[in-house]
Amino acid sequence: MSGQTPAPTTTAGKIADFENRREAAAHAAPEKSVQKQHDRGKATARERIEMLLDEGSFVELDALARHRSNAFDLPDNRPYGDGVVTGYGTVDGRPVCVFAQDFTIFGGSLGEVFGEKIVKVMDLAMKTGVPMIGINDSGGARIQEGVVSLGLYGEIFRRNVQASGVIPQISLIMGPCAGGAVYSPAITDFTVMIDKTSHMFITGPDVIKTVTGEDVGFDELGGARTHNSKSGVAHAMLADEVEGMDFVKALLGFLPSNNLDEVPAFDIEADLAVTDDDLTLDTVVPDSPNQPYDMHKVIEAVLDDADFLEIQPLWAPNIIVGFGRVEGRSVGVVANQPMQFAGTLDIDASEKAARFVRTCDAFNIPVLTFVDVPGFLPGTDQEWNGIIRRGAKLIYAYAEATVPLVTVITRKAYGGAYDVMGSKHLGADVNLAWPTAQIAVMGAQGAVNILYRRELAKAEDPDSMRAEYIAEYDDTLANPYIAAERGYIDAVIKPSETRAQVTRALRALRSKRASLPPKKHGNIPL
Ligand SMILES: CC(=O)SCCNC(=O)CCNC(=O)[C@H](O)C(C)(C)COP(=O)(O)OP(=O)(O)OC[C@H]1O[C@@H](n2cnc3c(N)ncnc32)[C@H](O)[C@@H]1OP(=O)(O)O
Repeated sequence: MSGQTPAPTTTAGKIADFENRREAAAHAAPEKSVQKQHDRGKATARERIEMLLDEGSFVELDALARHRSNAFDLPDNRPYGDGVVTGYGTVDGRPVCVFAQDFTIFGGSLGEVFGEKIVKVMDLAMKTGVPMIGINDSGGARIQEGVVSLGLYGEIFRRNVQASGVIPQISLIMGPCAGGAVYSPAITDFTVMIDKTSHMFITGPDVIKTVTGEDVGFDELGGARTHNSKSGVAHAMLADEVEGMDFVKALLGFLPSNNLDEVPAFDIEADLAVTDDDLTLDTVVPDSPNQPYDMHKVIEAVLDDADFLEIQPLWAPNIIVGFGRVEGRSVGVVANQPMQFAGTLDIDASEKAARFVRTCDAFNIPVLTFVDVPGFLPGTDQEWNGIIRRGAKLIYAYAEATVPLVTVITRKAYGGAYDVMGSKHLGADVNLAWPTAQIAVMGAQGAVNILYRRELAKAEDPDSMRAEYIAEYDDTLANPYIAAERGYIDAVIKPSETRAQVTRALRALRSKRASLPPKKHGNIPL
């Protein structure tokens, strides 16, 4: 009887029927939609999950779920999976949960069952304490399912908020992500976009044209470059989907699985003898205080293998944030960048660094701060857009952080910005300064012009008088020693000793325990 289809009521028949269904679920999308997806340089949901997870590790959930909507023509089209693939697997051997919206089915639009599947896998990630990775590629709320779709978005947002600070949440934007749908990625810890193929916006180009008359294309409005350089919505822009997945894998390598878990660590002991790379730091600060240098050189000299995963490199580049390792353990780095706006703090830089410090604190990753800051950026634009309340976020973030905080002042630490940038006064544990540090209310030039305005106006040779006063100011105030006398700086160190001293400090702080006074939650200025 071989070759005949087994009767449906027999065990063999039931298994054959199941296999047919499973096959149908794996190929639920019309071939032409898959082709269209590929033609746009986009992979399908399943291909993306394969790219992200360790080979063979993916376990799918709800592959046979189907919508139950009677609206419009939906009853005639009930593909298995309902347009989203969900489940769990591993990345570099560590468990994660994942969903991937499938644009090839209903344009990846979110209906009731689609939303329920995402909610279910998010709940699993929370229960098991593993990172949640969402791959977004969707036309938004499924129009035919109306308010039910909106309800499910709300359920997802609430879970994003409750999971915030408990498990890492990472959003990959790999196609459209429009309207209210953008707010799930916005609440997650990291949003990664792909150049040219991903878009995020609240209202699209057509609506904008109708309402404001502005002409703007998809890419200019909400493409990867826009959100990585102008809005600060995204944290990374990658050239293609493979690079996007590689970025997420690298990022996961720095993060614990949840807020109670150990941060991943390689068991190595650093050799603290001064190396040639360390010695390069002795010449990195130029003699002239107005001359910039690249703070990346300092960061890379201190991190293991000079390996630095920069976050938001294109937005607010006057501050640098990102992850690296010191002696095999994750650290979050925050650093002023003298090459951009002289390293001043502005609204964007404050918000970028504040968010990053809070991310590190939530996940028990020590923060290593490098300071070269001449102050806040002056201007009506800054004042009227709220540098006061928005700059305050960075103070708040440092002051509430209970993770180990190590700060190195390389050059300028002027005015209020000195306090902000991980100072002892906000709660930093170990504060170091190079001999080139100038910890003062302001730079010598500005100070002398204010303090000696009258004398300079009357002087026969104001330039030489100014030079004398500047030298006096530098000797008495613009150095690290006044702060060191008071213990605001724990040690003045040679630049070439930085790696060794930072390593020792972080070793000592591994057992740090600190907690905030009990409260419902703080009230960070927003
Ligand atoms: C809370 C919120 O999310 S509010 C936002 C609601 N969503 C929207 O306003 C966006 C609506 N969709 C669109 O504007 C477009 O589909 C885009 C820009 C996302 C993508 O455009 P294209 O790449 O040209 O794809 P296209 O429009 O052909 O969509 C592919 C399929 O998905 C369907 N689709 C797309 N979005 C939706 C949606 N929101 N609801 C239901 N079906 C949708 C399309 O009807 C189309 O179906 P078909 O293949 O059977 O014709």
